Amino acid sequence: MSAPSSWYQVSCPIPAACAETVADRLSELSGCGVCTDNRCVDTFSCDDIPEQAQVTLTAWFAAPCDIERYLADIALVLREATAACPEFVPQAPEVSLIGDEDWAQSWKAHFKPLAVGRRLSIVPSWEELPADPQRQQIVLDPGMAFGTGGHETTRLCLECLDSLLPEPPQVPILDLGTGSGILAIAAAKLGARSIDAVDIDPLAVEVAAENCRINGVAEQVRCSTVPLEQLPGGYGIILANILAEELVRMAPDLVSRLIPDGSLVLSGILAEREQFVRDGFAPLPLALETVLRDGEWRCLHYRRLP
Ligand SMILES: C[S@@+](CC[C@H](N)C(=O)[O-])C[C@H]1O[C@@H](n2cnc3c(N)ncnc32)[C@H](O)[C@@H]1O
Repeated sequence: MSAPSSWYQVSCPIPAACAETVADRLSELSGCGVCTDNRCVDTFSCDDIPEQAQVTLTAWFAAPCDIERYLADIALVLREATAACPEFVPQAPEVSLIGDEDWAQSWKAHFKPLAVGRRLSIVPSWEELPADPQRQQIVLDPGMAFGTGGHETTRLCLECLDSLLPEPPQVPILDLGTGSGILAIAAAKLGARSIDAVDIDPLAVEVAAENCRINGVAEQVRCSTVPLEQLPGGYGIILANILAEELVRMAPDLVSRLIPDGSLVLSGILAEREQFVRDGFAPLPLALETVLRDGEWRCLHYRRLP
């Protein structure tokens, strides 16, 4: 069966208190997925996600279908929700028909070629950029994985990496939380010969592996879901653009995998979480070399003491 090329998008406001139950019911009806929005999740700190009294649930239904029948079922689900949330007055959902080309085009419109640091350019796989002898091109299709280079946290890592690799390093590099593979690919393009690119998300690992292949660096980069605790260590550079809480949780494991004088680059840190991360790494044998800043984001570069 071929994949649908258009969907009905149905959105309805719901009290947060009954959102989970209603989302489960919509999910059963839709079969295509449900999303809870209204919450600011473009952040690396759970503390920043504001609690809200009301959220918007959006469900998708593959077209063509009997959308009127689905809307009647949804009305029933919403009426049932008033039993648990008596103050809730159900409203008619908003319905729109969207095509897959709308999806693709709308986010592709935001991903444009980008120069980063002194020696790198990031180029979407559907664009062409004339070759620049000063810059290595990273060709990317991030798919569903994080990492177009557009986010400050990625750019700060790339800039730091650029400054750390004036010459090709002799020791391996670890890209922990590789997402689209962007940092691992950059390291390879800047001359690194051995890079472990790992992610807990198997889909991200697939995307990263494909991006490595497109960029001709598949031989240098090993993409996997191997957890940090099982990696052998001996890294000259570790790059980790992950949540502040997760960085602190992994601090001892990260540092034990660095060689003496090796560099630890921590990104994904909101300014207000910088001290939390610094406190978490303070007991470990590290010297803080640089704090890179971009807007509300911070990237910490530590060096491992002997
Ligand atoms: C913010 S993205 C960074 C992607 C890319 N490295 C970049 O800089 O743009 C964080 C990635 O880390 C992964 N991740 C989160 N916790 C992890 C962990 N404990 N070990 C490995 N990967 C993890 C997520 O699945 C996600 O792909």
